[in-house]
Amino acid sequence: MASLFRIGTRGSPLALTQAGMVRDALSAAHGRSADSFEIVVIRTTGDRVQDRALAEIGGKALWTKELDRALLAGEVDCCVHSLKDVETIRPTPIAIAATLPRADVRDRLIGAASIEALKHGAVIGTSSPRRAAQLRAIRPDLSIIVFRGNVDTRLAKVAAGEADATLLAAAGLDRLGRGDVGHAIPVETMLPAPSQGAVAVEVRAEDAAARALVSAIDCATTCACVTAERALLAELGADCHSAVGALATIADGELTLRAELLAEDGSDKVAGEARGAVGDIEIAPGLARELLERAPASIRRLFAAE
Ligand SMILES: NCc1[nH]cc(CCC(=O)O)c1CC(=O)O
Repeated sequence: MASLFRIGTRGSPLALTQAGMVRDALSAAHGRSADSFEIVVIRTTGDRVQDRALAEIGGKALWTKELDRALLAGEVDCCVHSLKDVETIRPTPIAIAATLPRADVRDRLIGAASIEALKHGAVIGTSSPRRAAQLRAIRPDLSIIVFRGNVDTRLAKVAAGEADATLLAAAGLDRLGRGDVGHAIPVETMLPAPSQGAVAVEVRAEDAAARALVSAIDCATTCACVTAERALLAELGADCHSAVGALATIADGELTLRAELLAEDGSDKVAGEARGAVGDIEIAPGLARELLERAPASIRRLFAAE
């Protein structure tokens, strides 16, 4: 395949960085020059609407819809996404062909050295139901305000005093060269969003050539972990309103999946974990059902599966 390979992406600085990572990985894997790949920026509804919480205005499809359309129309050969922003159930003609090696999965707190160090009643800017609920489970005195916009916008809002602190994914900060910003929160304190830190490349399912080209850069370990985390979400019937943390890790050939569901205000929480062989597809839905069974009504009512 000697022709130009077009890589679709959103236009935010983080999205462009991630698309560049995919281009560099493809060019290295196939010994092709970087200019045999073209990065094509596609504007999404999510990029235009910056002032309301994602959950309020239509959910994750705001980011994917226009990229899906461009992919299916043949305007691009693949699309690069932060996997945590991609809906659990994808249109059948679209397939994930690769996930890059996962970055730091943790959240970082910007504005204080730790959650305990936040002053009483501190105002935290976030639009993530998970981060809001996890914070309030630990510190019910905190108030949460809606924060959107790209990483730099959010950092600028904290610097300007619009909030005392915010939380951002370490992966995004690191990729933007802001590894020095904020303090990492241990996953034992804040379980990350399912797929946090993972970049995925989607292709048209029927495009065998694109699939073969892109699959060369797939990280099998990352793929196994995010597949389990996304299978948990699918079984839960979770959407972007649900406060769900999930993290799969692999050690000695065994996969451990940890997950937690929280009430919106953090007043209730149910957590658990499951272990099994890598590729055992029953672990994740099994854990999802167990958590829903154990969950109080305040949590269970937030999930479509019930
Ligand atoms: N929802 C926005 C989003 N999507 C992916 C990342 C960071 C990169 C990643 O998690 O892979 C971010 C920013 C953030 O949550 O701080």
